[in-house]
Amino acid sequence: MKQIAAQIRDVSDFPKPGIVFKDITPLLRDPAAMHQAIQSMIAPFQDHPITVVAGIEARGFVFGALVASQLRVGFVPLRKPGKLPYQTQQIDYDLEYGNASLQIHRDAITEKDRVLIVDDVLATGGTALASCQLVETLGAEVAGCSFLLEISALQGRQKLAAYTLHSVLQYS
Ligand SMILES: O=P(O)(O)OC[C@H]1O[C@H](OP(=O)(O)OP(=O)(O)O)[C@H](O)[C@@H]1O
Ligand SMILES: Nc1ncnc2[nH]cnc12
Repeated sequence: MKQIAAQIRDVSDFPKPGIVFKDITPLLRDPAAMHQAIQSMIAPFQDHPITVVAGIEARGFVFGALVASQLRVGFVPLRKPGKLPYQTQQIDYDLEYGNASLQIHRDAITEKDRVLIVDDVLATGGTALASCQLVETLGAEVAGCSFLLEISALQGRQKLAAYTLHSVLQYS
């Protein structure tokens, strides 16, 4: 864990004053630490019957695609509006520093799927909750959510009490 944590840096006042941004780009540059990070993200879900991973734009794409590859399942992108070309389903939600929307292709997931939601950061939990609800509107079951890191003080975990959550690193 120390090797992973050493590659995440705090950047103050980004993207707005008062926010301490957890910058994961040094971790992406370190293959050994990334390997550890992905193994740690999938560890509790190894024996779950997951059929697909859904990753949240943009940083969740990097972690989600690697998690999907390790679990030998497919990957579905949850994207910001206007990026997906086919028929989409949309959900609107609040962020730590603003508000946002996510879209999914309507045919990307079916009611037979058990979905693992993957992202880099769990902060207020708004993004992850919206992602779970978006997947559920297509009839699928959320098997769990896996994050690289959790900012515990923002209490995202409470918002997601109905779901199985895992984070590799916890920050106050
Ligand atoms: O728990 P929450 O308060 O909802 O915040 C967590 C979300 O915020 C960040 O994404 P951001 O919207 O900054 O997008 P990015 O990955 O494109 O930088 C992060 O990657 C999560 O998706
Ligand atoms: N403080 C933070 N650092 C990085 N990503 C975030 N997403 C929401 N809050 C964040």
